[in-house]
Amino acid sequence: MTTLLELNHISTTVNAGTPNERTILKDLNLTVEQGEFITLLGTNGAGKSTLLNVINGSLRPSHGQVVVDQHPVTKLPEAKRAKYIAQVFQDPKLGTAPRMTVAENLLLAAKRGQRRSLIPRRLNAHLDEFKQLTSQLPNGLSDRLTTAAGELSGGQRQTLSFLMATMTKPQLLLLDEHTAALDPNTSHQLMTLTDQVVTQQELTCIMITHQIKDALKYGNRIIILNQGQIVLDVKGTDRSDLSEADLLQYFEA
Ligand SMILES: Nc1ncnc2c1ncn2[C@@H]1O[C@H](COP(=O)(O)OP(=O)(O)OP(=O)(O)O)[C@@H](O)[C@H]1O
Repeated sequence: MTTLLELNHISTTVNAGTPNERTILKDLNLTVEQGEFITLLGTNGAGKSTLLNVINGSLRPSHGQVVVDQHPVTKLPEAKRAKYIAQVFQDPKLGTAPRMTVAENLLLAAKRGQRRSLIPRRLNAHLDEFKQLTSQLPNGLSDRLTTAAGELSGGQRQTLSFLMATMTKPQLLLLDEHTAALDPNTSHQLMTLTDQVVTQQELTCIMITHQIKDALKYGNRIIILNQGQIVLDVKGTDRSDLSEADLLQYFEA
């Protein structure tokens, strides 16, 4: 087993020194091995998104260290961590450029880290490849390659965000309730696609969900966060033995 992510003694305090000072994550430690697909549960306000923000670099922890693939990244800004980490958010509007077409968005994602001036000339060369890439996907995305991303339905746009996040095989994929804003059918389709991609490409993934059924059905490790601390962390046979009732106990008042 190779360790991909280490969080060592992470604490995050917001509004420090004011009457609204509040510690969200409290001396949190977590080690994630390569290929783990973690489903992350917890009540509203438990600190799940804050945890992903500390990992993706949009929030600097007050204490502690973040290590990705043996690189200490605690002080590395979000843009530089994009080399290792991709994220899909709950809001379909995040993660895609609304005025660019689907194909242009895909090209941007495919060329992550390269000079943007190279992009327009090469777009046509990639159209067939993008058609093929999207042909198996739900929501008819392959017929919308020349449509501006801002004109897509929420489900199409979220499928595009997911594809953009995964097409260059990130070392770590973060999913923050990425199917929560979609209708039940579209949400199920994107969840099925997520499971296929993460499993087949053996991606390391942390997925926040409020759906206990999904937390049990997908992934190979379950973590529950409560008031900024990990209160359950199970994998292997212990995880297989868990029932919905076992997990629900953590949500009782
Ligand atoms: N920058 C901030 N300033 C002040 N409070 C914050 C900040 N960021 C988060 N919080 C608070 O910290 C707590 C944890 O927020 P977070 O979004 O991480 O929770 P969550 O577990 O993702 O919740 P949800 O399930 O509702 O999305 C919440 O009470 C939130 O209001």
